[in-house]
Amino acid sequence: MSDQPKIVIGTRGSPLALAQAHETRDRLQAAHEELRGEGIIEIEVIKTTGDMILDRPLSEIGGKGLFTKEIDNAQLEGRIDIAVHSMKDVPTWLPEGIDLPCILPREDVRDVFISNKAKCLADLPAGSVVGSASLRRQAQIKALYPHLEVITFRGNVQRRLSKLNEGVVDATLLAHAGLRRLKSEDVITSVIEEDEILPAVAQGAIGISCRSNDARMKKYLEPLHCAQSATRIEAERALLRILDGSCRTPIAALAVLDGDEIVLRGLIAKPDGTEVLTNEMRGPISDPDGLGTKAGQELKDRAGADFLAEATQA
Ligand SMILES: NCc1[nH]cc(CCC(=O)O)c1CC(=O)O
Repeated sequence: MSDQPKIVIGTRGSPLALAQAHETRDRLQAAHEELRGEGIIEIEVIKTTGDMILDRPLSEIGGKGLFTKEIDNAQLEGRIDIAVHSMKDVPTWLPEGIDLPCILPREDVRDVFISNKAKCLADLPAGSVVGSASLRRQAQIKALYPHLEVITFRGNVQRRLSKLNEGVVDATLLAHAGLRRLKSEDVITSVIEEDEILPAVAQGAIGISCRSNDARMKKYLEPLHCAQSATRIEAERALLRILDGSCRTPIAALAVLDGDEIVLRGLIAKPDGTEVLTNEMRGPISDPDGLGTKAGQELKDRAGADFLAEATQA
């Protein structure tokens, strides 16, 4: 028996969330010999509001934080020590008392196209139905392919694939990262390049949170942290923070590193895809927050209050 105190990892119960929690446990054990014993790291499943409501668009239920609030509370109350999050689903403002000291190396950021009817979005015949729950994907698809019909479509990967096979929709889009982590890449019809559909802020990134005062966990998480991934996500999240007045505005952003610079692309759209604004800015890797803030502000100024207000009502 070891006298090592346990570490409890909190996670949502979806297959993707569990895969990410297991990956985190494996990485902790690879980095720290003393965590390798049986039962030292436990995984605790927590049901969130977002997991319980499957029949409505997330934006209608109240948007951001739906997948994190119950987990944050478990963490603050000490029922779990760390929580593993898809950074895409984490609100830009963290609750008091919780830090996100660790970003794992980022997976592929792109969306993928899945269909039995065509090889890519461009090949779908007019009137085809594309199912997606994401306002970002919906707006970009409508903007590029106004002849397609886009419907709201939620549920975990397995559920979506069965709707596709039942013919409820002709095609759907998912994140490549999630499918890779689920080892379900065989369902992919084609990968969508980021210059066709710009990914969500922080797509493909996993973040690990702990209590702000938990020095022990911060020490354990240190070797798992990927500074490059964190810099990219910080720029994207700063852009989102500026534009996030409404969770109903389709927003996309992608930062890449180019030597000692960050190149940040941003996009906002009206939900019906009739207007899309994009920008691209560069800044030093030392200040991702400054770059994201500037880029977000530039989009916001260009859009004007009307654009963002209209987006809220659509
Ligand atoms: N919003 C749900 C969600 N949150 C994270 C992922 C996928 C993995 C990732 O982007 O890290 C998904 C599913 C999807 O969009 O296909």
